[in-house]
Amino acid sequence: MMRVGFPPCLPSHPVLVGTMSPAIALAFLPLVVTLLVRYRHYFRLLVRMVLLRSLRDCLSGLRIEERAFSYVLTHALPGDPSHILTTLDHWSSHCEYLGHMGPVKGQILMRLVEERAPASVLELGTHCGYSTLLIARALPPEGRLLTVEWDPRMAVVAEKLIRLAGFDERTVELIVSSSEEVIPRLQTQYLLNQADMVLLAHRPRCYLRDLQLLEAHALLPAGATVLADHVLFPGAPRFLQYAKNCGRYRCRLHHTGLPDFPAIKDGIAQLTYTGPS
Ligand SMILES: C[S@@+](CC[C@H](N)C(=O)[O-])C[C@H]1O[C@@H](n2cnc3c(N)ncnc32)[C@H](O)[C@@H]1O
Repeated sequence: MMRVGFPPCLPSHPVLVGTMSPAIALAFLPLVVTLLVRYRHYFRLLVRMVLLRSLRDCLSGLRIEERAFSYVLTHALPGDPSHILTTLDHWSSHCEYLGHMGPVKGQILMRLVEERAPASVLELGTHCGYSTLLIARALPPEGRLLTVEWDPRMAVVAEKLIRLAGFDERTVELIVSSSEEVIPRLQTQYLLNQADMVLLAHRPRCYLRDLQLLEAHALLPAGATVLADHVLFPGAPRFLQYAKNCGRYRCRLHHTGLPDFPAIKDGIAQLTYTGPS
């Protein structure tokens, strides 16, 4: 004889389950509310930087950097890097969050470039060219900037932005490659003997590897300045630990927040290379 019963995976007491779920949910409510309040800035960042961006990418068939460049083309003054930078800042604050360096960190970067007056600068991680314009604008006469971007589609936008701002290839050269491939070829292929200043802005988790590559290829003269963005958010703990403990750098941290999210703490590390120990 066949016995009919509940399959083991189905609840045998549906009424009990129906009354338990809201009770459990209610018990978790204070925790969920606390988390939402505490991490609200991170949720907003996630929504603006990931969810809304992906939706707009799908709808427009363009990337955010390409949409930003279209806006710059129609709203900024060609040949005026400052106006192009403020146009990008405005677009990022009022239209779509670009995730660029932004004006507060930008001020720190520009001040350091003006103070150090480096003859040669290497930037890793061009993105759409925002920090590239900041550096190029503050370079001394005859100064040279090499900027490296591994994403070819991003590099097309950056190249157009750099040229729109009025910088020629002698002043700003964009290299489309990954940092780890290009660093060993800088001296031979790009005739960059040494870099007086380096901006690490590509991937915090690659900072340590690339700093050690620069050291290994003798690309840093004594006194060179190495700047590293996003060392606190998302963070580069191994890089910071190495810079502080290896005995070859004097370190300083500039505390800032993210553009439009000042409550999310971040920082730019400033290292001064004291030479091989
Ligand atoms: C956070 S964005 C840089 C921000 C930018 N400098 C600005 O103007 O604010 C990082 C960029 O680095 C690029 N990138 C990441 N890893 C890289 C690597 N190993 N070599 C070269 N570019 C890299 C990414 O494609 C991205 O465009």
